[in-house]
Amino acid sequence: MKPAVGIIGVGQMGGAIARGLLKQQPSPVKKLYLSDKNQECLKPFLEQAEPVTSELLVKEADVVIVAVKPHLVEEVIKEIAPELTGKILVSVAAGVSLKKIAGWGVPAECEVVRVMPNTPALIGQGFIAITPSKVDELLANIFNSLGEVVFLEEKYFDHITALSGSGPAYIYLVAEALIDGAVRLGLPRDVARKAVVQTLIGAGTMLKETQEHPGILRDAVVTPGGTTAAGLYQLEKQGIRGMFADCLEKAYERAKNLT
Ligand SMILES: NC(=O)C1=CN([C@@H]2O[C@H](COP(=O)(O)OP(=O)(O)OC[C@H]3O[C@@H](n4cnc5c(N)ncnc54)[C@H](O)[C@@H]3O)[C@@H](O)[C@H]2O)C=CC1
Ligand SMILES: O=C(O)[C@@H]1CCC=N1
Repeated sequence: MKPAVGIIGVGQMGGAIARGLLKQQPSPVKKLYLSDKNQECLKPFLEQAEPVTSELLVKEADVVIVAVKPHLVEEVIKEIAPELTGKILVSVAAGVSLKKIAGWGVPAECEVVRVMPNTPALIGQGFIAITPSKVDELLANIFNSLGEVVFLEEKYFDHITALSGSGPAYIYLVAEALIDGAVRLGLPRDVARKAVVQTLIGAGTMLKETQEHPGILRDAVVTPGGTTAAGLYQLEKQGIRGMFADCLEKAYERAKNLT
């Protein structure tokens, strides 16, 4: 039996989950309920999902996904907690621990899980970490339709938030920098964009399909004394590995101190 799913907070992430679920055929959910304080966020979904108040959503949904900003999660969960008996509560918020949520009046007969998705869930290409619970199979059925699912202990959630939760933003920045760099050399912008997008997709797909170490795949591109070696030398000299290590450390620390 497919579950009815409700999403409270249909912004960037809640909206991406909603779109991802609605795109999937056959649908992994019996019905999708959406609630947002900002009615504008619900407009794009009016034909395919039911916009409701959070109160009604919690009554109707088997799985309640809370996708509001981390500092608002407490207020939302305290409000819906009395109605959560027998339900599954999913929080996608960065930095909000299961221990904190347990202190907000959630009944013992409610299964609470954390999920860390990313925005490519919108097109079924997300990476979705889920804390293990009694409802792994049910949640895998829902979230598999949004991308690759891993079950991950909560102690790693700040790590995965910094890596894959935030990750699309790092990649978009790299893409923009490559496009702008190529335009600076004189390449038309539309060609530069196409080349960068397909190079990212190609390299990512090679990593996934070959299962090779990135260094092996990189070596295949690097002709001794050639162009790639000249380019990579600049990146290494300017500390690209350290930069990404620092980037992840800062994002991880931020996840720890977010609320
Ligand atoms: N944006 C991203 O790429 C990712 C975000 N997350 C998490 O998802 C959560 C949401 O983040 P975003 O979607 O980026 O924020 P957002 O600001 O785009 O969306 C939040 C939505 O919640 C609505 N909202 C606020 N209070 C509400 C209430 N009381 N009842 C109903 N709706 C309410 C807002 O109107 C807004 O549409 C955060 O906790 C964040 O940590 C997790 C992974 C990735
Ligand atoms: O930037 C943030 O805090 C959220 C969590 C992961 C992606 N966006």
